[in-house]
Amino acid sequence: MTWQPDSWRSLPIQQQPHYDDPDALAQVEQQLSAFPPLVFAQETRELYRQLGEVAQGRGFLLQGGDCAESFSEFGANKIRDTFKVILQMAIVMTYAGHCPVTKVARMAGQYAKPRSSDNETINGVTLPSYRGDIVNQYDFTAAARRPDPQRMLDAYHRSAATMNLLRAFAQGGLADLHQVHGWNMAFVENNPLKNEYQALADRIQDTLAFMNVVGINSNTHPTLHETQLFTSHEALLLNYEQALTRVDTLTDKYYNCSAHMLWIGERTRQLDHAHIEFFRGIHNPVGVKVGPSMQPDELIRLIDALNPNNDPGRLTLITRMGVNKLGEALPSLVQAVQREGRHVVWSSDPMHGNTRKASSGYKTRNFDDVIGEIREFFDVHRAEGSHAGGIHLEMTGQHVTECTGGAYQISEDDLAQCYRTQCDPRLNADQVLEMAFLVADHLKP
Ligand SMILES: O=C[C@H](O)[C@H](O)COP(=O)(O)O
Ligand SMILES: C=C(OP(=O)(O)O)C(=O)O
Ligand SMILES: [Mn+2]
Repeated sequence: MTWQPDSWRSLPIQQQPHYDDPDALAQVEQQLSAFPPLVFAQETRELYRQLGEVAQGRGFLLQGGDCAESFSEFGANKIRDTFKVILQMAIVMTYAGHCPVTKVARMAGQYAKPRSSDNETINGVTLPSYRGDIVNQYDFTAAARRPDPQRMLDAYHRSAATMNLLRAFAQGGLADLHQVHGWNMAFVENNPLKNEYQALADRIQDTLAFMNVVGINSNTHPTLHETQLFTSHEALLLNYEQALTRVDTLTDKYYNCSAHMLWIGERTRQLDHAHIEFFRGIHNPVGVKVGPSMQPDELIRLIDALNPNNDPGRLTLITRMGVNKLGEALPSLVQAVQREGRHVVWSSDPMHGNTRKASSGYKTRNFDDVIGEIREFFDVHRAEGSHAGGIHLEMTGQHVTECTGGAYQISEDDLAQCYRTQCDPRLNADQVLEMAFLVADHLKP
């Protein structure tokens, strides 16, 4: 089948909303197709290059952000806090791993959600499930849950404003290496497990002091004053993604300009369905979630479909198996990829296989399960002689109480204090920094 931006439309597709007014939908798609791209293809190629290095064992990918960005919580502080914490993690990981860390935010477009069930029933009332703010509203009323195509325009504008602020933060001084390290020192100082993290923070401190003495600081080296942060989201709602897909005039190739990197979720990666078809024609680096049911031969066929030229950097496999399943499911997949000589980035999403319901009814994840899956991931790759290339987290820079555990020992009873997510539970600022310090041990060359 010849690929076109709309060739996915003739194939089966999962997890899409049902819009009751096709004309209104078409009109929105038309409008979006005329809007400026949110990213420039050249930037996307730089991310591709960096991921190529990761695939070949010379870098690490740090990807994270909300499960679902929210219109109602949209604002500068929230964007700033997540930006800061990603940078804080990256310094620790760069130092520990002696390798560059490519930073990719789940931000500026992470608005569409696949759901386990099409409907939700509360007190005998059944309504369509919430599918992310780009589709419908979280409130449990019939009007709010009706999919409204106009929300795609809202999502575009919010993504553009988020992108704008991220670029300003990255270039405008907020990312200064010394400042980011200062935040880490404050994190360690206040942490109940201070003794465990102090030594690493002190070593980074000494290195920065030494660099300063020999004349390497943000005044003499302006690059220490800036950073590069790429954007990503699950490209689930293909009407939106197609409308943002454009021919790059420098290369004459199609790029999805809604974000630098896009991924396909675990629920929509069927080989003969629409999402694989759409992804095969865009030239961005792409990811696919890989759950515990994936079989080695299926994985190779998926790689054939998405990366037929075996280009390092094109494809990131994001495993999300669960702490109790990864040890059994991952080795044969890694072995198949090695046997076939395929270049991929292996990244670990330790969140989606470890979701459970707390006795209070909240969806939660336990910090020890999350760190446990990451450790297993590193162990399997070490045993197979393969590069554990990245982590993919649901996280926020804010002080929410959605995941249990961590140094502050959030309990199931604490969850109600500040449970703000509209979909899955996120690690909070302290939990996620603790994770960076713990992962650091595994990154040592
Ligand atoms: O983010 C991932 C999925 O959308 C989420 O895990 C689905 O959650 P559900 O099981 O509540 O539908
Ligand atoms: C939907 C998600 O994950 P998965 O497809 O792995 O369930 C997600 O990353 O929010
Ligand atoms: Mn999620």
